[in-house]
Amino acid sequence: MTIECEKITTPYSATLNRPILNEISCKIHQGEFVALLGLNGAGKSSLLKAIVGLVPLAKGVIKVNNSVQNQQKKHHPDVAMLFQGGGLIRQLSAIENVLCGKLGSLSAWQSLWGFPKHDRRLALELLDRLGLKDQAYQKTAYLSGGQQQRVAIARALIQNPGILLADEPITGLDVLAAKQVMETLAKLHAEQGMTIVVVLHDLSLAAAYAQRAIVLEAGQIIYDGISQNLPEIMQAG
Ligand SMILES: Nc1ncnc2c1ncn2[C@@H]1O[C@H](COP(=O)(O)OP(=O)(O)OP(=O)(O)O)[C@@H](O)[C@H]1O
Repeated sequence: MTIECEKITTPYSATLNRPILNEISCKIHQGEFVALLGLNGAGKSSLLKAIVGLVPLAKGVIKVNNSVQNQQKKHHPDVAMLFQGGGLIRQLSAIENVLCGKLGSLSAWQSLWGFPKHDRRLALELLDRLGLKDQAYQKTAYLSGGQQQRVAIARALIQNPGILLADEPITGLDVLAAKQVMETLAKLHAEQGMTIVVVLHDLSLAAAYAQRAIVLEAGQIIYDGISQNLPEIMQAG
């Protein structure tokens, strides 16, 4: 489960006077836990979206498990993305939201009959693993921010991905909920060897959970290396 970005460059943006992503090259290896950092507008979300084929490239190549990503292709089944804000359907229960992660794999006929029993069982198991068994049938609108984020993680996990891309999964959460979400990601990494790339704004959290940090500035990588001592490295600048 590797991700390779070779000199990827998005089309020129007249508003920014430059491409949003500008000659980004990096290789993320199987089982790595990588924190993606940078100021607002640096290009972090755009990079994750490019990896799942949601942002067109003017130049460069992205390969997931050696297969070239492009916008025409259906997104790679090994990669799941957690979008900023979670993107849950608030009127639906936690389990229904998790099952939504399976919609892409059902045929039109299957979707008319509802989700198969084994998918419902799997969704419940995932919620249980993430500490949300008691909330499975509650509307997500009534869950706390941290619980909602964990439902979003369960929805990504039901696709059984090898790579999880998480865009700011703890933004807006209190310290305790943020820690729970980060611990959940750390557990997936440690127990399942999942490759995780997570956008964070907190250098010390990045240092605590990720082994590697990639820092973007104005669409370019300005640091790619160990995440320990990141606050000091960034200060030394
Ligand atoms: N579809 C788009 N069209 C035009 N400009 C865009 C588009 N998407 C993003 N941008 C611009 O590209 C730049 C990078 O955006 P991006 O969301 O990738 O940054 P980010 O590092 O994730 O920021 P944040 O930390 O605020 O989420 C920003 O200046 C943004 O305004």
